[in-house]
Amino acid sequence: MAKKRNIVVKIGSALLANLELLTPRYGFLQRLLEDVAQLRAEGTNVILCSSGSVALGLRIIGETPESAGVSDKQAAAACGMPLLLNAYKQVGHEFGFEIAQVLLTLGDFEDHRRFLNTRNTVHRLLEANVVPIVNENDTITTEEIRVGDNDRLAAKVAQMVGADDFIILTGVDGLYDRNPDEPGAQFIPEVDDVSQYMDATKGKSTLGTGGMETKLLAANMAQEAGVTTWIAQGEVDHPVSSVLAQTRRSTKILPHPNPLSGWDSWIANRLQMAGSLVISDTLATALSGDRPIRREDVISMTGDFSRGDVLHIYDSKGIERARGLSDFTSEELRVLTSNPDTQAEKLLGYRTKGEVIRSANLVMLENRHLLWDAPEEISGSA
Ligand SMILES: Nc1ncnc2c1ncn2[C@@H]1O[C@H](COP(=O)(O)OP(=O)(O)O)[C@@H](O)[C@H]1O
Ligand SMILES: N[C@@H](CCC(=O)OP(=O)(O)O)C(=O)O
Repeated sequence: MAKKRNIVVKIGSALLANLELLTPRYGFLQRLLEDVAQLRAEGTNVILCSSGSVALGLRIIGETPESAGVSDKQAAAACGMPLLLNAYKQVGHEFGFEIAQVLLTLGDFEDHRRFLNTRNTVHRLLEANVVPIVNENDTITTEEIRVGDNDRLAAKVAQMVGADDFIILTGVDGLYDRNPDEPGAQFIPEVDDVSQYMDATKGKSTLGTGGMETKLLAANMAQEAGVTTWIAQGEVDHPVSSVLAQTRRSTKILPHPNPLSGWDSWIANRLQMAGSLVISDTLATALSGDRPIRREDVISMTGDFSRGDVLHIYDSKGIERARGLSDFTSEELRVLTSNPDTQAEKLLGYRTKGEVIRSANLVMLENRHLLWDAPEEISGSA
């Protein structure tokens, strides 16, 4: 049987919540879910990643988008989530389908066991013909364990399910070369290298969280996983299918021609950094996915990491070259690198080849991958 087309649709807060009343915008939901029903009838799996819980809960806790602080937003999310899902449920039933709530946090993507478990659940929902509605579990997430915006959360979902298309519906019709409120802003119909536009994306709407910046970061993750991203205005009839049919204006962000495998994509497309290594420039130049990083290659390291955490690999100038999964804890690696002449087995008490990152767990960063700035200890010492 042919594989069904999978699409992930991300919906921004301003489309779901009325800015003045902070109530659900049923007219928008009706247009969206009518379109979703049609796409489903044509054989497409649709996963929605919906914002709106904070905006819809603000009134209940007596706050406004302008006045709310972090704990207000966490409380507002708890109040708004049932309203948001109830609105989806009601309208979904009008169009003959069931919806399900999937609340995630950063660890559900970054911990591989939890990643697989979440993916299984989403696939099971699709198998049961239910539309998953994903959002971040804002109420319980603190700064260290949150994704922080639904653009990147949705990109992680797109990567997780191997989506064909990732559609970001928002209040503007796509990417401009500067904030569209500025005079002379030019529309960008197609993007290959998102790094060219990162400086042009400051500012966001009153209800929005990440603005265009997080949309481009999200699109970059999708590119690496071979997913096409579309950024489009949501306020139209058939908001999703008209983008896919290209019958209206939107910004298309092209997938990488050689996308990473699922495993490599999980390693490379991180949101959190466990630690980093600096390797010699000679090795950095020769580094390829076929060669492991050994203890003797490590010049310095930062961070407290565990076995299985992903590390960022920098050269001595602080340029990120690769990412890889560590076979040692930071404590073990410190012992190994400070005693280079003593056998690893003697130092650690178990047999090991001394490979810090095995070649199968090392991903070279392609030219168009957005790089991470080196931590100060590295960039400062270069
Ligand atoms: N270069 C740009 N192109 C388009 N929009 C931009 C750009 N820079 C900033 N923006 C702002 O980003 C907003 C979309 O982000 P945001 O408000 O967070 O939406 P959402 O709530 O849908 O995630 C636009 O309404 C616009 O004001
Ligand atoms: N998780 C939050 C939304 C966070 C977010 O990214 O908002 P937006 O920029 O409007 O997509 C909520 O449900 O309100």
